[in-house]
Amino acid sequence: MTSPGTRTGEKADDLDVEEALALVNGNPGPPSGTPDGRASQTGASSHDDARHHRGPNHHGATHRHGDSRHRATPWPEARTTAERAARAAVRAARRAPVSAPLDAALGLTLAAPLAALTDLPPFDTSAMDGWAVSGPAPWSVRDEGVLAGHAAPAPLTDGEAARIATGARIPAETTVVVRTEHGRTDERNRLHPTRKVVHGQDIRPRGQECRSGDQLLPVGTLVTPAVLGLAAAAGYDTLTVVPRPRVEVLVLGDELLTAGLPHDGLIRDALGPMLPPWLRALGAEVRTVCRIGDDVEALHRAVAFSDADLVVTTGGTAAGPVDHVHPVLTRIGAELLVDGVKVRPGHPMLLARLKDDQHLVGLPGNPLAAVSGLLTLAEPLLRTLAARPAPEPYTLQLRDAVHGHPHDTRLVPVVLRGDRAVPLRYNGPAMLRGIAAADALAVVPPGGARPGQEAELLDLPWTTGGIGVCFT
Ligand SMILES: Nc1nc2c(c(=O)[nH]1)N[C@H]1C(S)=C(S)[C@@H](COP(=O)(O)OP(=O)(O)OC[C@H]3O[C@@H](n4cnc5c(N)ncnc54)[C@H](O)[C@@H]3O)O[C@H]1N2
Ligand code: MOO
Repeated sequence: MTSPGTRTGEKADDLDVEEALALVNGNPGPPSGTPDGRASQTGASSHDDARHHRGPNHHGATHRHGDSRHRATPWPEARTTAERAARAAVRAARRAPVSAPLDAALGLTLAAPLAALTDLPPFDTSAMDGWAVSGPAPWSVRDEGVLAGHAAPAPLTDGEAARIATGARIPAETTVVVRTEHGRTDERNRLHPTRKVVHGQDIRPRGQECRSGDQLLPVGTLVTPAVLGLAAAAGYDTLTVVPRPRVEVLVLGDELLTAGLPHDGLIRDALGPMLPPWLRALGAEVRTVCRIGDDVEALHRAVAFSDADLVVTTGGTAAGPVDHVHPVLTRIGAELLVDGVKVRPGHPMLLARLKDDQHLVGLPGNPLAAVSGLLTLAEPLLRTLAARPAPEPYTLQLRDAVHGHPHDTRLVPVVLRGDRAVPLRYNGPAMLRGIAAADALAVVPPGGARPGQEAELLDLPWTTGGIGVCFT
């Protein structure tokens, strides 16, 4: 049987935004396999290994560590798995599109085409400040001018001119608009052109840009500031959009301080402040950030009773005495879709399905490892739930050699200089100094990269979206 994410004769990855939206809208689109909404298997044996249910005997620390190396999913496949898991969740949940006021729609995806509600321009309008005139020159200038925002002016008669402002309605019988700088009036208040006059000049005819009902933008368009402007011009007060996936962040660790300087073995929580805006930039609505220390019961309650689309935990993914994420997932019967990824930093990251339409991403506690987990698992998942288009993959040459891991992919902070990516220092799993200065993360294949070698780059949302845009 074909699983939902893998369609016969077609790569599951080829599902596009429109199709994802069809799912959001409740239209299942082309036949998609199993009706139960379960996340698909990738077909790769390592992934098959990763998704088996962990029995209660498999969460002993020693045993788990031995296992997880074996089960670790290759980095590209982990991303695909996250995307497919989200597609299955969309199929299962059929989240209804919502109507959002324009000022709340930025960064969301259109769930209905944007069709013009009016002609644009809605009436014949002057493109310039000057005179509306009728017939051949000279013209006698009417006392009363025409300003923008006023009701229809009286029609012109042949040989008549009226002062007109840019954006004002064109009087009936106007043949051209003469710009202020292209006309002069004589002592009898007659207007003479100082340039050749071309019929229809500087008149924007009604419907020049669109007619009422014309499709301006398709389903799946990301709502940018320009889209908001167009929607307003076209008569919209609200937009029909895909709702943001709801996310809860659970920050684990008794050693974390929320203010002041580190002391007595305690350190500042770097992830509590970093993750919510980053998740928002990835399309999420962050409902809560909850610090629950190393209390396994509190973690169990928080995960078991969450109604978020995605629960993100930080820390507790490894095999230490207070690493509670695996045991809690086992206890609630979650299904591990990804249990460790062949990537550095961040290899203990995990993705679990809690319910058909609810997932958990476990980010490792080391801060750069958490960033790696965010971009590897949370980004494709949230992007798909939010029906955002996948970014076009791109590569740049690395200026310097990058030391590789023998078997795993590395994600290395880089700055972009001209057409090359410059790897940054301070890229250790516990360090944020490199990423805080970075434009992107370079994907360095197992074995490393030579100077001049092309590397895939993962943009950071603020370098492409602009800081004010991407966090709203
Ligand atoms: N025996 C092994 N130990 C570890 C392995 C391993 O393979 N075998 N993997 C290491 C790797 S790699 C990582 S990454 C970490 C992942 O650990 P956890 O996800 O269990 O995270 P914690 O143990 O809770 O914390 C690790 C580290 O990060 C600091 N931390 C945690 N939360 C925060 C936060 N919100 N802000 C700042 N720093 C945080 C925490 O204090 C620890 O220093 O496991 C390795 N161990
Ligand atoms: O995954 Mo860990 O990040 O190598 O420290």
